[in-house]
Amino acid sequence: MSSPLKAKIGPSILNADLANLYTESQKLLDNGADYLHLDVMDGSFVPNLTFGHPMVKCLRNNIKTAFFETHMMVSKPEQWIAPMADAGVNLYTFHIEPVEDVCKVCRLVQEAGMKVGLAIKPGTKVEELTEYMSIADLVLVMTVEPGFGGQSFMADMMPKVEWLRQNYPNMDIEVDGGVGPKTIECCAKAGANMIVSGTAVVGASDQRKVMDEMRNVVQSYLK
Ligand SMILES: O=C(CO)[C@@H](O)[C@H](O)COP(=O)(O)O
Ligand SMILES: [Fe+2]
Repeated sequence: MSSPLKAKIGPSILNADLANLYTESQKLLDNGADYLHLDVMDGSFVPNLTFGHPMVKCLRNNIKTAFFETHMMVSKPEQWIAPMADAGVNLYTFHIEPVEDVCKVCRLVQEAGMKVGLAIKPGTKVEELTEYMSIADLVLVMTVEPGFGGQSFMADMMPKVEWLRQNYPNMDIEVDGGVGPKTIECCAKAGANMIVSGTAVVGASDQRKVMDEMRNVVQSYLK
């Protein structure tokens, strides 16, 4: 039987011109982005600050149908569930590291009408996700230290992706950080099917070509 999973490319707009967020986002969607990956940072969980639900809501008011993922790099993910649901977020991905009761937060996210993603930093063991796999809709393996776009891809995170794919063949597995045409094969081979890519896509002269190329590589590894 063929895999029920789909290869999807979700550009991160972190390094885009945020003064023109709508135009930049619409351009990515027009060029074939499967979803938008919105990096929310609180200056506490990570040493950087981006934007929150008011901006996501404004974007949603202008972009009605695209699938929005918020990557919540925040110390208190439970605090932003209701406002992000209200802002029209589809997938709420949060880091397990600062959270005491991960299952409870997952439940609250799903009760608010969003899908839930669980993210781990490079220093977190992948086995720590095990007890939450039955409740999660997606898992995100960070391939850079969260906080900034444009960093170098950490190939030594691939064993985590391999382990997840072997044990959870039908789970959506996302990678994020330093992913582009040069590193996509490595991610695809390990078993990732949801690909976040910032600098490599946003800065490309032909965004469609870059996203098509990466999607094709990922699709070729999905059995
Ligand atoms: O979450 C993060 C960084 O913390 C990412 O989403 C990056 O912002 C992706 O950008 P590139 O590494 O692809 O430039
Ligand atoms: Fe991200």
